[in-house]
Amino acid sequence: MSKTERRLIHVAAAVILDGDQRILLARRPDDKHQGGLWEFPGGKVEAGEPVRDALDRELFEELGIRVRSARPLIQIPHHYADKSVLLDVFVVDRFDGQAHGREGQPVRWVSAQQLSDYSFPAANRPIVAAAQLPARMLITGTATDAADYLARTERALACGLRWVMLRAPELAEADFCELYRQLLPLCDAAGATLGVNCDLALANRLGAQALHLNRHRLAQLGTRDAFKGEWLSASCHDAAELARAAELQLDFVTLSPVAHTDSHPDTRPLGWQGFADLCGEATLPVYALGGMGDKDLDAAWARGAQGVAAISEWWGC
Ligand SMILES: Nc1nc2c([nH]c(=O)n2[C@H]2C[C@H](O)[C@@H](COP(=O)(O)OP(=O)(O)OP(=O)(O)O)O2)c(=O)[nH]1
Ligand SMILES: [Mg+2]
Repeated sequence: MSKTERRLIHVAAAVILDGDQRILLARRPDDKHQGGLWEFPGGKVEAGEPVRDALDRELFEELGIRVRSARPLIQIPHHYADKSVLLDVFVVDRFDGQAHGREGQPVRWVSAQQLSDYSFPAANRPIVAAAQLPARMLITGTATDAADYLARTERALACGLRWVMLRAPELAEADFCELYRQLLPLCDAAGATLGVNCDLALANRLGAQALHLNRHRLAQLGTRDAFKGEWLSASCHDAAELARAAELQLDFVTLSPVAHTDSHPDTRPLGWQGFADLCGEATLPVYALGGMGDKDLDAAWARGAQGVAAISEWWGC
């Protein structure tokens, strides 16, 4: 039997958050599969058991906590040499009890940033990215001048946005660079990440932390190492582009258009069903894009999305 034909072992796991947005990690016992590595607590779903029940049961058995609120984060199928798993990961943001290693396993609360310092099983790469990424992503729209760009970005940061993707194809390169330099301290002060949507060479020259590729730049990219920053993502519209993004080990993608949007009036929307079908096959965090806003977050999560990305919703808020 080939690896991909093997039965997937369904596993429920949790990114558990405390009031300070720290995340709970546990260390797998040395004698277990993937032993000695750190994990998001959880375990195998039993035959006939709903996955949410399995999550609640495992977190009580392993940590002694009772889940009060959970939402889907990401689903990752992964084929190890010796077994295949489907990691069904939830965010648990409210629970009762004091989490402790009931099976003698070391546990630790860490910040989202500190996750990068820990060794996880190979399947966890996109899960770690999902745990570090926000649910809402702002893509900048048009503005009358630099001052207007700054004012609109400041308002979005005040609305709680923590990821700003600077997209300004109408600007000359020198103006784009100047705007990036002016936006950076604003975003830093708010603890937000500032990314750019531009060509690779320019992003590297700017020392950008995050680069978002359009479909043409995704098609041209040879290797993700060509980008010197930390986060590399792309705009996808179909299964082939999603596969390409996964192959290049990008950190996340946007998938669009989900709904009708004035910025692309002639493109046929995927609809939620089309989005869910494509997202279900993806092995990296996916943002729903196109006519999206805060009101769509629950619908996006229910269909496997990381969250929503938008211009209009927060560019005038
Ligand atoms: N819980 C968890 N499992 C993970 C992660 N990453 C990863 O590859 N796995 C794999 C390791 C295991 O093959 C499987 C989870 O099984 P498990 O050993 O936790 O199962 P369990 O809690 O039911 O334990 P047991 O009854 O089999 O002893 O998923 C992760 O982040 N969390
Ligand atoms: Mg377990």
